[in-house]
Formats: sequence, structure tokens, C-alpha cells
Amino acid sequence: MITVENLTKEFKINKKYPGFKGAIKSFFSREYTVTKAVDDISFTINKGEIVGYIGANGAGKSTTIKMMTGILTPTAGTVTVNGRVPYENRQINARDIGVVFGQKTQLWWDLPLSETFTLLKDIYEVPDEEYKKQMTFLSEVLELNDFMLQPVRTLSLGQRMRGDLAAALIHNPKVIYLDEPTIGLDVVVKENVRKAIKKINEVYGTTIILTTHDLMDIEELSSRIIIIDRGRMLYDGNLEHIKETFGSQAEIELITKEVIQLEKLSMASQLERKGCAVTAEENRLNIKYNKNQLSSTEILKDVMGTLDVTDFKIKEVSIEDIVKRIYRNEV
Ligand SMILES: Nc1ncnc2c1ncn2[C@@H]1O[C@H](COP(=O)(O)OP(=O)(O)OP(=O)(O)O)[C@@H](O)[C@H]1O
Repeated sequence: MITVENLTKEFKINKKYPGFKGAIKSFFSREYTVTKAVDDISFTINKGEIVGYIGANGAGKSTTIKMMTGILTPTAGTVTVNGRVPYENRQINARDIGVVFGQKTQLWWDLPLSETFTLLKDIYEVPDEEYKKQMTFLSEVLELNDFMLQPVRTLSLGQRMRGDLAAALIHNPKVIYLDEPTIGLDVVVKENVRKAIKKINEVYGTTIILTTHDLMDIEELSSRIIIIDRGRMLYDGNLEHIKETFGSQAEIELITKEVIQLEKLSMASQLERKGCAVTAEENRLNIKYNKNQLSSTEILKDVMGTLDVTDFKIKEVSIEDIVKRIYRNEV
């Protein structure tokens, strides 16, 4: 369905010199700096997959998406979507894809939502019957009916986002690109938007590429993630595997009745010999350990036998922590 091979995009930026003289020099200068926004990336995405495409700010996510949607042409490498090269067949390609940018809207600001949809129906030449069927489905899944006749400028962010999703799906595209589809939404609306995305994928087998900084989106929607950093691919695989491989670090935090004197605890040095990192502050004890080597019960047994523990909690490493560590090259 989507094949990306050795994809690279460089941006050339004219060198800027400071001051007025500098501005003139910059204008005539042919010196430039080169940013490699995307650097030799390859992957394939099958029909019906939901893939989370993630990375820190400036990692190259939008640039990749722009090449997949045909907005940008690669410096090197190739992209094919449904057998077509998107930047060579922009208009035909547009019929097969839908794009939602969470930060921007493609809705007509002063028109009622319903009129944006009729305009898009004409643009995409969707036959009447199909349009009716699709609108019934989308109104139900995205709960649009309450605000369908309101001008877009009067919609709340959550309503606007649901409107944008519907607008991207009027022509029932085979692929949708969602760039931060839940940004700025409250928890309940986020949940509804995620449910709607899932439903659309289940009903139509739509392939979905999702860019997000909210890893809950990924946890709930996709099993596969691609992580990029400074233009290069760091990871392509399923979420479970990343948790197994990188998520073996766990942590237990205990509160004790008395202030802890770590240097006097033989149990602490015993745990350290077993590979744990033990720290203490007043009556709070923190133990970091590797789940594959030691169980929480073993640790708790050692600690409870020595200290008067009033409370404890076991912290699993979240996917967010893992990704942060991958970005920081710690794993
Ligand atoms: N049109 C452009 N001209 C010059 N440099 C660009 C252009 N577009 C992007 N870049 C640079 O390419 C790099 C990747 O940018 P990109 O927008 O793809 O990142 P991103 O992963 O989408 O980031 P964010 O999460 O902040 O949206 C950045 O260093 C950015 O400054």
C-alpha cells in the first residue's frame, strides 16, 4: 500500500548575515546551509494498518508526511502510495488520501459545517448516493448532528476537530494522514476522537498514519510505531516489543515509619549486588531494578523484613519514558 525507500529530503537555506549590509550580502550570496530533514528512511505500510509516526520536535515527521501526500518532492529515494508516486500525480493522489492537521483547519471559517461538506463533495465529485451514505456514517461516528448547521468559527475545538476529520473522509480515502489529531482537546473529547478513528479503520480498512506527541493516542490506536530522530529512523516495530525490549526497568518506591540511613542497611547493599539502584531521602526509599532479573515480590520481601514500611508503589516504565530514553540515546 505505502512503500518508502531510502527517502531523503534536504532543505537549503540561504546563509544570513547580520545587519543591513549583511542583509544585502545575504541577498546576493550563494552560500547556504543544508538541513537533512529526512535521512535515508525506508518502510512499508500495509492496507488497513494504523501506524504511529513519532519523534521529537523537528525530527522530520511532517516532512515525511508532506512527501507521502505529494506536497514535497524528495531529494533522494522514492515514495509510492497505492502504486502511485504522490509528488508526480498530486491531483489523482488527492482522491485517495485524506489529511488532517490538528493545528490547522481545512473547513471554511464562515460557512456552516454542512456547507463545507457539500463543497468538498463537489470538489471530489462524490456521487449523491455515496455522499449520503458516508455522511450518515460520519455524523453518527463523529456525532456531528448537534452542530452541523453552525458556522465553523463558532465551533469548539473538539467540534472543529470532528468536523475536520469528517471533511477528510467525505470521499472515503484509502489512506488518511493525521497530524496531531487530538492536540488541545480535553480528555473526554480525545477519547471520542480516538474511538471514531478506530471505527473508521475497522469499517473501511482505511490505512492510517498518525503523528502525535500524545503517546496515549498510539497506545490506544496502533500496534506499530516508527520512531524518527533528526531525520533518521530509530525504531520500526510493535509497541509490545518496544515495551519488552526497553521497558524492563521498573521502580519501587516505599515510605517508611523511620528516617532511612542507607549506609547502615545491609539489605541495600545486597540489593545493589543484585543489580538494583537504591536511593533514600528521609523516609522515602527508591529502588530501580530490572524486571527480567528480579521480581517485585523478591525485593519487597527483603525490604519488609528490615524496615517498617507504611506504604509502597510499583512504577512501570511508561511508553513515554521509553521513547524519551530512545530520543536521548540511553537505550
Ligand atoms: N521548508 C523548510 N525549509 C527549511 N527547513 C525546513 C523546512 N521544513 C522543515 N524544515 C526543517 O526540517 C527539520 C524537520 O522538520 P519537520 O517539520 O519535518 O519536523 P517534525 O518532526 O514534524 O516537528 P514537529 O513535531 O515540531 O512538527 C527541522 O529542522 C525543520 O526546521
